[in-house]
Amino acid sequence: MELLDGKKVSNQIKEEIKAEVAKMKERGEKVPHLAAIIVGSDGASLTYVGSKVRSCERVGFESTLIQMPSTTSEQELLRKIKELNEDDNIDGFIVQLPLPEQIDTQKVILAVHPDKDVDGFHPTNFGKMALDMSTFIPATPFGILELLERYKVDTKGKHTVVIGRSHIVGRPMSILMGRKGWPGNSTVTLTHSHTKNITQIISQADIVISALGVPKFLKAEMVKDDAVVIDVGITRVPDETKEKGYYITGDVDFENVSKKASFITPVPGGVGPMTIAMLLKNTLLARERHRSRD
Ligand SMILES: Nc1nc(=O)c2c([nH]1)NC[C@@H]1CN(c3ccc(C(=O)N[C@@H](CCC(=O)O)C(=O)O)cc3)C=[N+]21
Repeated sequence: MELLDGKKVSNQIKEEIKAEVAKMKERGEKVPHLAAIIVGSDGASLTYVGSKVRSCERVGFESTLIQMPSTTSEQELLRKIKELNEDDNIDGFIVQLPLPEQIDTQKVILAVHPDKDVDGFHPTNFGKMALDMSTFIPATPFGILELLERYKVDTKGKHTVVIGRSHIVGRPMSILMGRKGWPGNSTVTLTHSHTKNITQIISQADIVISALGVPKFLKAEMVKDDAVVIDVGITRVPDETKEKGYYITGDVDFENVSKKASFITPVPGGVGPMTIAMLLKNTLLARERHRSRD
């Protein structure tokens, strides 16, 4: 078994980005500027956004964190988005999900200008991704592709089973794994809550990508020998014996599945840190494109 070490690879990517930013500075160019909007004060969301901002500092990006109360109206949020769309100092921004229930997430995603949509959630960018056009690829799927590439995992002709059809992970992942090229050229099955015989389908997978959010859903008995296992699930389980009052667990029963897998991502330290690294990569790309438009 080889560990797909997202912590290590994400640090390498950050070092590469940092070197790129240093060159931009030497040339007297502006450095990338990422903004993040967070509505409300959900614990996990605050942690993620906090580590995005810290990562920006580490690579030499400018960053702006915009915190809005959980009572923010849809109109107020849309106004803020318009402001960021028009702010020439901001290269890219994200609106952290999930949003409070009074806000229509679809309207928010549509409001972000595609050129600044470093999450890659806007339909224009999602469509470009599906059509193999150059665009921002959503950070989590992008991070998974990057891991497969850096560890030289063969995906050609393999059966990839994706579990979960969310718009930010499962759906884009299923498209990306079936695209021409590498990583890609897989035969993809997208499974979800209405899939019949899901265990049978998973048992036929050469590559399993689980983005379900059910702790320890994937058991050793369910996977083929030497399968590649990607765990996207991150669940906080309350535990008073832990310093933070919780521990983090993935969709995969790592202890047992790792004995059978050829490659596997841990949680924490797998896909999560890669998501942040690829958001930075998209922001760097946003700056380069912004510069060429000026
Ligand atoms: N607009 C938007 N874009 C996102 O990309 C986005 C989002 N909303 N909402 C939530 C999800 C989730 N997400 C994670 C990022 C980093 C870790 C991460 O660094 N995880 C650490 C553990 C961190 C912890 O929970 O303490 C790890 O797996 O090792 C996890 C999850 C980005 N998301």
